[in-house]
Amino acid sequence: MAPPASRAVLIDQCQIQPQRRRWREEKQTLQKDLDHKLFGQHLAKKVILNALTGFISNPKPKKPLTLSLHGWTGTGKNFASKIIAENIYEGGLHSHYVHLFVATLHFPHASNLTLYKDQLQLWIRGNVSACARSIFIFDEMDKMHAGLIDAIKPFLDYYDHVDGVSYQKAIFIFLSNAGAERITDVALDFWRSGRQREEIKLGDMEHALSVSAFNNKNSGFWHSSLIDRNLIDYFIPFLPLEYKHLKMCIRVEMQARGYDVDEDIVTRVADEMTFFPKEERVFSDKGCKTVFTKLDYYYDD
Ligand SMILES: Nc1ncnc2c1ncn2[C@@H]1O[C@H](COP(=O)(O)OP(=O)(O)OP(=O)(O)O)[C@@H](O)[C@H]1O
Repeated sequence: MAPPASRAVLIDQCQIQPQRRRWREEKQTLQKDLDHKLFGQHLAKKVILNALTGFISNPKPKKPLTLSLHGWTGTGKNFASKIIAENIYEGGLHSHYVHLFVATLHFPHASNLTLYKDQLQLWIRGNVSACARSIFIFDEMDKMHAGLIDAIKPFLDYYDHVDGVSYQKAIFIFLSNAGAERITDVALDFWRSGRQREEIKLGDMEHALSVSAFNNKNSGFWHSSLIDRNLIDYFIPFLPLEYKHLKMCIRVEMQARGYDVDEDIVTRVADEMTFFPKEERVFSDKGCKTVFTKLDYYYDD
């Protein structure tokens, strides 16, 4: 991992506390982005918007904002964190102040745990020293060694300072498939009882989610002190996507490539995707993933 960029560059553009008016505008942009770009995730949209706007407009937060996004593959967890990053910093995920870690890429060998812990703590400390409102995104948390997750804990707790650095304005976003089964069970229950997915409330999910992530032996969160110390502010469920959402993803991709939307191709690509459970075939096995490569087949120019 490269060392944090020089102090002078980071401080100049770092958004310690955006002006109130500026943030009101940014809140509207964030809401518009979430409403127009993120499909089928009414709970995630609401929680992300309220959590972020509340946190950023608070001049004295007691602790960093910690969001844990859970759900099936291809449902928009990475996509949502990209939207968040783009609404806080120019350049989004490429900004100096946004740091993305992928467990299997950055921390692949359990035998190097001590080295990873030292590096990660140094990296977080260095970047927050340079910019208090740094954003750290951890993808594949369910594959992250529990010891490494606990190494992050001091930064997430209710401390004014840790070794002279305050982490209270930082934002930590954890992405994980842990709890996806539980989320799907709830979504399927609603579907089977003829209720709209938009009727699902956070209360139907959150406790079960934290418990299932905490108790899932395969999850990096398993018995992690992040959960039992209540250091995670929001567990945000991403619901499995349906056929209609895939079509929305395909249309967006067609437009992104400069093509007119051809509903015949939209239907053909969506029909190539596989769905579960076997009987009802309600939810996409891969979410919106792979629809883009399938589209290549129809546009071979
Ligand atoms: N809910 C959604 N609304 C709009 N586009 C979506 C949605 N979910 C996925 N996509 C599209 O599919 C791409 C891949 O999704 P993304 O990487 O966010 O999935 P994920 O939930 O992070 O999956 P994984 O758990 O496998 O990492 C996104 O970049 C986006 O283009």
